[in-house]
Amino acid sequence: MSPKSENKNVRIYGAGGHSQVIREVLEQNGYTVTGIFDDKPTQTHRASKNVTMGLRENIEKFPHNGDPVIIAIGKNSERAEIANFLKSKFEKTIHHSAIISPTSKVGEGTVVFAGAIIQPNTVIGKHVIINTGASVDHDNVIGDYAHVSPKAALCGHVEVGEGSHVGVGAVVIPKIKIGKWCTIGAGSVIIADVPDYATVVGNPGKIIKTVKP
Ligand SMILES: CC(=O)SCCNC(=O)CCNC(=O)[C@H](O)C(C)(C)COP(=O)(O)OP(=O)(O)OC[C@H]1O[C@@H](n2cnc3c(N)ncnc32)[C@H](O)[C@@H]1OP(=O)(O)O
Repeated sequence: MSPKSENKNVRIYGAGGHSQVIREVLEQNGYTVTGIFDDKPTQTHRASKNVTMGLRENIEKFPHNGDPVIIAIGKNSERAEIANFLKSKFEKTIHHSAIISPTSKVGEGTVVFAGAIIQPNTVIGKHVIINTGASVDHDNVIGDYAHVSPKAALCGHVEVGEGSHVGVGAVVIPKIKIGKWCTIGAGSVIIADVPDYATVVGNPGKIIKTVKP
């Protein structure tokens, strides 16, 4: 699948490390970045220079109309908060090396990075991150604001709830249901369903805490 799109403008909300990856994918796909916003630009990261204050606390002043936006914030809860604040249109972007089945769907605001694979009949929600080299197999359902980290592997018929973070290199066996706003630790092996808000680590994965926001 080629996501190439010519002569389109886009704005980015977020100006850190994740933002620079998104910017590269957008530019490779032929987009022009017309603005970068951040609530607290650090000015220390190179992606954090020459940005406009995001004004998340002043909804009236933000230029909601105009070019569509991609939210480039890695923290799932913050990405959700900004998505609810913005009245703008959202763009999605897919690296040219990602492989996405034509029978799968990718929601608005979602980013799919280099080398990721999304197999048939999978539904990816809004403002999701499918990170570098992640493998999301057939018949998965990935909720809004989730993040599947680099090299994580989700087998067939896996569900990942809204806002959940699957850590780098984690493995999830078939038909597992991960609840909402969960954290799956780096390298964990998930062989049982995970309840909402749980943090699970290890092989086999064990719950170490449950934090309801
Ligand atoms: C491009 C990018 O960078 S994408 C970013 C992707 N990011 C990630 O994948 C990060 C994933 N995060 C982790 O794995 C973290 O360790 C978390 C979120 C699971 C836990 O973090 P915290 O809540 O701060 O827990 P903390 O570090 O205090 O550890 C608690 C216990 O769990 C253990 N633990 C933490 N993470 C793991 C892990 N991944 N696997 C096994 N055990 C772990 C710790 O050793 C500790 O054990 P102890 O109590 O016996 O000493």
